[in-house]
Amino acid sequence: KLPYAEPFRIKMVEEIRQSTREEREQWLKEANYNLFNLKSSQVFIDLLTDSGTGAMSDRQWGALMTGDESYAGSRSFEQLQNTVEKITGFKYLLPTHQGRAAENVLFSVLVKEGNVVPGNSHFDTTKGHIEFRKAHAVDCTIDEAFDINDLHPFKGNINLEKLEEIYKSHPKENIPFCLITITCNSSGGQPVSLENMKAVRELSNRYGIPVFFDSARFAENAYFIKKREKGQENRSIKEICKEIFSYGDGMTMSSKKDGLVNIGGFIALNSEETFRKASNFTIIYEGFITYGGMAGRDMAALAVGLDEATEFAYLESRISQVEYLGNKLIEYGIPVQKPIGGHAVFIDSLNFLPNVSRAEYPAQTLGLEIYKEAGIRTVEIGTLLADRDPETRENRYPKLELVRLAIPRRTYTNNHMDYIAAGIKNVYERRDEISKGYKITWEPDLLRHFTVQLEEA
Ligand SMILES: CC1=C(O)/C(=C\N=C(/C)C(=O)O)C(COP(=O)(O)O)=CN1
Repeated sequence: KLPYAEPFRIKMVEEIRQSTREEREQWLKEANYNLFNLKSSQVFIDLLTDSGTGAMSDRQWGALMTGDESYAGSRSFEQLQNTVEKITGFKYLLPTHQGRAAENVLFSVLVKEGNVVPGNSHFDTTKGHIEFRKAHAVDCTIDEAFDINDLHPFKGNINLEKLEEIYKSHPKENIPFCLITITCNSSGGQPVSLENMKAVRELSNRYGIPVFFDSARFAENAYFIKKREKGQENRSIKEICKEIFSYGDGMTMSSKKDGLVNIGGFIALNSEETFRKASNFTIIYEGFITYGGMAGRDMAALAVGLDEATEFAYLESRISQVEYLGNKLIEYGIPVQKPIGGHAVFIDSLNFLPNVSRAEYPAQTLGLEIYKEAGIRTVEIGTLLADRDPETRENRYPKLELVRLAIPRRTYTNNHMDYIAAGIKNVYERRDEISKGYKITWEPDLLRHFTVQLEEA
């Protein structure tokens, strides 16, 4: 048996440059200690997000050259529509400029004030588009998801008792749909099992509630099903994807993840009535229904990307690289969420920096230390992101205070992974010296983590 190796070779490279620790300390000061304010030239390895940051293939670049920019009836739209139907089985397609735009269009049709939308852990923009409509996102994820050492193979699963409790305590008119996020980004890039999806579908059918997928990382979820769920090991990724979507009435998609493109999103569904209503909002918010805020060339590249992303060899190399980094950090004794997620490694900063008080944002403190040490940009998934309680305006301290290392697709080599692990190990070895965190000097009312300004406590 031979080890896996990338099913591609590199034909183009983009220079990245190192800097000095002094430069980085100065740049952080200028950035008000908010990593979103750094320029890309100030970052050596960028793990801020896997969203839209991956590499396209030569076939995708080729498709860009043949994009059909017709305002209506574009050939590129048809190519995309055929590919989406082949992979998901959904008949109707509405392109949008990215995932949150798909949420905006679909939720404009389905989500009303006072509604309840249960599911596993909703992503921030998804929750934002629900709460913006004065509805409530209810997290019904299994409890194991919040224990970073629990090795449950499908921590994205929905707790059926919690879900049925919601179905029993609200009239079905008040529950527009149940939303299954695959993989579940907010709980660590964890997958949902086919068995759980099937059970959610059957329970939802009993109560007459539709089921939708937030499908940003659906191909990675299919890979985990193939690798971890009994009876699935001999099925192709595409077969597993078809079964996944057979349990839903429709999907939203951020193509910037498992679409392998730098911009784009879409809605796909089976209900002609919902499609007609969503078409109106697409025209208002995104563009005519055969381009929806995407250029024809981007739809052409996306059609190729979806095909490439649902191939086992690509997924094996992508997810094995994330596991490689995660296992190296575990080897160094660094507390990370297990099992390792599909698109990112999540560091438990409460265990990493026990001397930093929660009021001084330990995850942000760790992210800043990693950048100072090695020029690596990460993102805080903790108190800053959790924001303040709308009534009391007090900080909401989440169970997990994480630093996410999101790995872009087909972008870095395992030498970069070794470098990342070594940089974090250096910080870990001097963790006892880190006892001061940061305090906020300015913050906006909404989604503060993007623009918050901090200073050393
Ligand atoms: C599960 C999920 C996401 O992870 C997501 C965006 N995620 C980002 C930007 C991330 O850094 O994880 C979005 C929004 O997609 P968008 O960034 O608007 O294309 C929807 N669902």
